[in-house]
Order: sequence, then structure tokens, then C-alpha cells
Amino acid sequence: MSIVPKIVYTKTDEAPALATYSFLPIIKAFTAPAKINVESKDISLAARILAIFPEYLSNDQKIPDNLSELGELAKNPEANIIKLPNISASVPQLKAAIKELQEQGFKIPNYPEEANTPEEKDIQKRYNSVKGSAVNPVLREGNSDRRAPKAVKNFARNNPHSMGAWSSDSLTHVATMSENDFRANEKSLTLSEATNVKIEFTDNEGNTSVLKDSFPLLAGEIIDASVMSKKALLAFLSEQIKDAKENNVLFSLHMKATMMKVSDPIIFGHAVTTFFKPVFEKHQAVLEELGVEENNGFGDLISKIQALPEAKRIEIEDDIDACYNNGPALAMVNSDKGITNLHVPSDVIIDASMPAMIRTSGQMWNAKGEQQDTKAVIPDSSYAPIYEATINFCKQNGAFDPTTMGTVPNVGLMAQKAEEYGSHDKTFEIKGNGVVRVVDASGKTLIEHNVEDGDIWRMCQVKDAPIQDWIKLAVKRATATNTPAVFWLDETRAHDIELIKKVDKYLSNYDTSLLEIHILSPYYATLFTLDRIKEGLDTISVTGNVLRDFLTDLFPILEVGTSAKMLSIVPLMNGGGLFETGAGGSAPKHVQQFVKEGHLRWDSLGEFLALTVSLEHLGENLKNSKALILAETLDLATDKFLENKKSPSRKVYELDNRGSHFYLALYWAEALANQSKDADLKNLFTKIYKELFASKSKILLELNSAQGDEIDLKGYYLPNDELANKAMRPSETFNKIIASIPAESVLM
Ligand SMILES: NC(=O)C1=CN([C@@H]2O[C@H](COP(=O)(O)OP(=O)(O)OC[C@H]3O[C@@H](n4cnc5c(N)ncnc54)[C@H](OP(=O)(O)O)[C@@H]3O)[C@@H](O)[C@H]2O)C=CC1
Ligand SMILES: O=C(O)CCC(=O)C(=O)O
Ligand SMILES: [Mg+2]
Repeated sequence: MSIVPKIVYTKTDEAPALATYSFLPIIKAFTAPAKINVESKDISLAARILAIFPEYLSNDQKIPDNLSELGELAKNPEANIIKLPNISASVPQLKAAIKELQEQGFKIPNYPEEANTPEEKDIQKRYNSVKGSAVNPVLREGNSDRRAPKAVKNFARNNPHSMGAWSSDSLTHVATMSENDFRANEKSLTLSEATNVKIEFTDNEGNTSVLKDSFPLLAGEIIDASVMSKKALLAFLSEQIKDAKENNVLFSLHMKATMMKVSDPIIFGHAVTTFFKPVFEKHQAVLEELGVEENNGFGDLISKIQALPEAKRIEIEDDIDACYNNGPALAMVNSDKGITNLHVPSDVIIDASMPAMIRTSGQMWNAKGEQQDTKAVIPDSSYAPIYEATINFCKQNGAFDPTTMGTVPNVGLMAQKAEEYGSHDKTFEIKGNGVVRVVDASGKTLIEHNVEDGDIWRMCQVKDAPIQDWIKLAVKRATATNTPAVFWLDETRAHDIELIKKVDKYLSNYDTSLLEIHILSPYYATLFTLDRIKEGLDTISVTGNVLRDFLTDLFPILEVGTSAKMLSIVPLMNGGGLFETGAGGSAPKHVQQFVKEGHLRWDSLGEFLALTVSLEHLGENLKNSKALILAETLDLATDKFLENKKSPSRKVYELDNRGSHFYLALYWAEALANQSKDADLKNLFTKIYKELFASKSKILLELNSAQGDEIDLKGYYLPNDELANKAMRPSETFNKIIASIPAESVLM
């Protein structure tokens, strides 16, 4: 039996999952003649939850652990995975998903807020393994190469998105800590040889407890540890709340509570209790009794006080109103529904929220639904300066001009849970005063910090092999595009000092004489890059994991309006390919619109781009010439798709996600019909193209008639498969043509 080349297409959540119902059948049909088996793997939040509780489920409800399987696959040379954005669940999202699954008949346990018994501890541990950013770090066995393809950039130049004007007297600014934060307290070193380390806490009475048992570190690995002082954080937050009030700007907090699933919800919780301090102080006992968890956002308090007797509830609500009246205005997530920036930790996620604000004249929305200047609170000062620099730049130079601005591709260090984004299992909220130590196998203390009760201590790692691979990728991209590359590293920050030594060392392995390479701190790298971008010049940003995340939303959103249009390649270190779609998320508001009025405005351009490079990778690796032709023609189809503006519109009764997939199929079939490298594909797709073209009006009418009404998918986290399939494939005519593409040549 011949081997069937395989592409794994992930099934995720929300809008991208809905889009998959429509797009995957098209992909399967078009690739079948090249004997490519496109296999779907469900790694949605719902599937991940069900996979960890098999003993609670009946046999027909059980789901395999697809994510672990894919994690293993990512280490194999034959990996070819297309990864769509997925929910990185905050606790409120996790609980909502659990509730929905229980209502659908899955007898999974509740999420234990407090775990006391061994059984509860086990359940909590399992849930924590799917909480937050639990997918990407498992699959990312390589570093990242994200950029706007030429066609996307040209499209934005010719069809600029709206950009809110900036005024030099804008009051918007970034507020960040000046001392005692993660940046200030960081200590770092490079290991000369492999060892095991454990993390322990010794209190002031001399009692030692192990925070994390011994785990291995490799030679050449950089480790760093740091601590954010609770006292300093609380003082900073109080000061910023006061300052926002005095200066009449919105108070907004920008965190990454999903990726930084241990530290950032704690910081978020401190902002909630500081802002609503009188409520938490006066009603402490009641709120404790109700089990209010401030780390889950102010929304947790609001929902839990509904269970109180009316008089008590009204008393608390009056005190909440007093906080709103006496404090600064809060930035709103949804002014109509009264949802503030502090309601849910996953509503405002820094990588998307800061660029959205910068694109909107540096403003966010107040309770009246009006735009207002904003104080963007980013407590830790490690990366806040990049936004400060961008905001200052806009105040001086006005908004960026998408018709002329240059582009900023990113080469990001992320393989093997690099840096902060791999620190969850080594992050602790310290209970008591004392010292935290990282101790090696010989008993030697590698790093130590004095800590106080409530401080957040964390350790990060980055291995040498990923660093070497990252530098290689940076040189490759700089060489391929003849573009200056800037390593965003700060020679005054402990971790970066270690990394700079490696950059210097490994860069010397390459002939860089014709390349322009700089090492600049994030603040100066931003200014350097922005000066160039304004002149229409391109600059590669070569960054660590957090800046990879931040910059691949910041620049795309400014340059092309959204990060959904990014090409996002992860060359896996063992030779496989992981192709992420876009750089953005799963946009929950798109689903809300779809169920309300049957219009899905999700743009699958990121999926088209990812599929193209996935087919190219497969074609090259497995010498499958048909796959290469599919890639070339899909590229042409995507260009035409952009030229003819067939991306989904935002409004009901206009072209939506499904209609955009029809056009992609039409243009792909056309390009396959027009090529002459492969006669089989030409003959087959000439017929398909003719049929699609002849039925165009009918298909568009069928697709359009499906819009306007409410759609019941009988589930948000786990929609009913049949209903979703029906809703996303409403054109019988289109479905028939797709089904007519012969699939028998593929072994399933
Ligand atoms: N790679 C991954 O798996 C990622 C997952 N996430 C997850 O996504 C969720 C939402 O995150 P959030 O930070 O709000 O960011 P999103 O990137 O989902 O959303 C920001 C905004 O960008 C626009 N947008 C993003 N993608 C598309 C698309 N394909 N088509 C059209 N518009 C798009 C939408 O704005 P508008 O409609 O106004 O144009 C959207 O509201 C969270 O659960 C988060 O954990 C987030 C980032 C990456
Ligand atoms: O995994 C996540 O939670 C988000 C990932 C993300 O934002 C990114 O990689 O750009
Ligand atoms: Mg991101």
C-alpha cells in the first residue's frame, strides 16, 4: 500500500471552527486528486476537556487526546499541521464550557475553585492542564516566521483600512512600574553543564517547602527568575487609579491572562480589588462566603452576589456604584451591557487590545459608548516601553498611513516553551515572607530572591538548540529579503544579557557581511522600526516569545488592519511544518453575530495562506508535484481573491465567510484549469471551474438566502455537528459540485 501524504487540519473553536465546516470539504475535495489525505483533529476546548475525563464518560462520548498526539507528531519530520486559532480559556470561559457540556449530557465534574480533597486536587490539576494557552505551546516545536505576504501588503496599500487620527495633545499614555516588578528583579544565567534543579521556599522561621520538585536543565540553557512585589504592585495600581481620575482618562488594564495563565490573573485580581477596594473591604466576609474569586474578574462578583437576599445585594450594588462614581471612568468592553475592562480577564488581551487602541486614535470606549483618551496600565515594565514608544510616535507624527508604510516581519523565539510563555509550571504566588531559591543537584543555589507574602515569583527557561535555530532563521529571512534585522534585546536586562552573548556567538557562524543587523532595546528598536516604517522601509524584528506575540498583532493591525491576514509559519526543528493561520484569535463576537443574523464575518485568508505553504511543504518534502501545483494555483487564487475583494463583509446580506469560500474555490479551480504542468488536474478542474462559473449566481443566491435569521447551533463550545454543517454549507448546488470531484484515489 502506498503511503498517503497527510495534512492535519485542526478543528478548534468559535468562528474559525465554524469556518472549517465550510472550508474543509473544499480543501479535501481539491487535494484528493493529488492523493493527499487531509485529516481533521479536534483540539477545541470542549474536546480537550472531554479528553481528560474518560472515566466520567460513556464509551460513545469518549474522545482521544488529540492534542498530545499532535504534540508528538510535531516532533516528527513528517508533521504537516495546519493550526487554526483556538480558545485559550480563562476560568470563566472554562466554567461556561463545563456547564454547557454537562447540559449536553456529559457527566464531567465541576471545576473546583478550591481543591481540598485528593480527588478535588486531581480534578483541578486536570482542568488546569487545559486552561489558558494550553494548545500553542504544545505544538510549537519550532520558532516562528510571521509576515504579511506581498499580495496582502499591496492590497492594504491600495485599499487602506480606517485609521483613527492622532492628536499631539492626546492624553493617552502607558503606565508601567518603575521598580520591584519582573523586569527590575530579574536574575539570569547560562548553565555550563546539564543539571537538575528544584525550586524551594524558606520562610523567615527557617521552614523550607518545595515549590517544584527536581526537573532537568540542559547544558547551554538560559534560565532566569524574577519576582513582582505585591506591595509595589498595589501601590502602583492605587496611584494609577487616582491619576486616571485626576486627568480624566479611562483606566484600562492590558494583560495576557491566557498565555500567562498563573501570573496575570493574579495581577488582574489585584487591579479588581484595588479599583473596588471599598466593596471588597466592607463586604469581605460575605464575598468570601460566596466564594468570589477576584482573579476571575469583577464579573465573578457580579454573578455571585445575585444569589444574595435582595437587600444585601442592593447594598453591595450601591457600594459598587459609589466606586464607579468616585473612581476614574473604566474602559469598556461592551458599553451597552455594562461590561468593563475589569469584568473578565480574557476580554482584554494585550497583543490585540493595545494595537486596536492605537488604531483608534489612542482611545477606548467609555460607559456612554464614546471614545475617550486612555491610561493603558501594563504593570510589568519589560515590554510596556514598546507601546509607550509607539504612542509617543503617533502623538508626534500622527497616525500611520497604510498606503505608504513599510512592513515589519517577525522572527520569534518560541520553540520548546521558550521564556515567559513556558513559565506557568514555575510561577508561584508566595505564601509568607522568606527566600525563594533555585537549587541545583549539588545543592548549590543558582538564583535566589527575598520575597514577601503575596509576591509573584517565576522562573523561565530557554534551551540552546531553539536559540541557535532562531538565529539561523533570522539570518535566513534577512538574507532572503535583503532587509535589516533588529534583535529586540535590552543590554540592561538580566535575561537579555545572556541572550545577547549567544546572539553574538552564533551569528559569527554565518557570513553576515552583507546583512544589516542591530541589537536594540525594545524601546529603541520600536523607534528605529517606526522611523523606517514611516518612510516605507521594511525591518525584520527578531524577538523573544512575548514580543513575538505582541509585535505580530501590533504591526499587522496597523499595516493591514488585522493580524488574520498574516502568513504564520513554524518550521519545526525536526523538519516538519506547523502552519498557523493568521496571528490573531478566535474573535467571539463573530459567532455572536452568526447566531443572531446568520452572517459570519470571519476572514479565512489566514487559512488560505497556511494551506498554500502546507501544500508547498508537502510537495517539496514528498516530491509530490501535484501538491506543488495545488500550492502555486492556490497562491494565484488568493491573489485574485484579494484583488476582487472577496473577503467577508461585516454586514448581513453581504458576502460572508461561506461566500468567500465559494470565490476561493472558483478562483482555485480556474487557476488549476489554466495551468499546463499537469494534464490530469487541468482536465478535472476545467470541468469543475466551468460548473462553478455557470452556477455562480445560483450558488450566491443560495448562500445569501441563508442569511438574516437566527441560527441555533445547540452549543457554543460544542455546537451540534449536523446543525453547524448544515448552517455552514447551505448551497446544495455548490455542495454537489464539490462532491463531484473524485475522491476514490485517496486511501483513507
Ligand atoms: N493563535 C491562537 O490560537 C490565538 C488565540 N486567541 C484566542 O482568541 C480569543 C480572542 O482573542 P482577542 O485577543 O480578542 O483577539 P482576536 O484576534 O480574536 O480578535 C481581535 C479582533 O481582530 C479581528 N479579527 C481577528 N481575526 C479575524 C478574522 N479571521 N477575520 C476577521 N476579523 C478578525 C476582529 O475584529 P473586527 O471584527 O472588529 O475586525 C476581532 O475582534 C481568545 O480566546 C484568545 O485566547 C488569541 C490570539 C491567538
Ligand atoms: O496561545 C494563545 O493563547 C495566544 C497565542 C497568540 O496570541 C499568538 O501566538 O500570537
Ligand atoms: Mg498573539
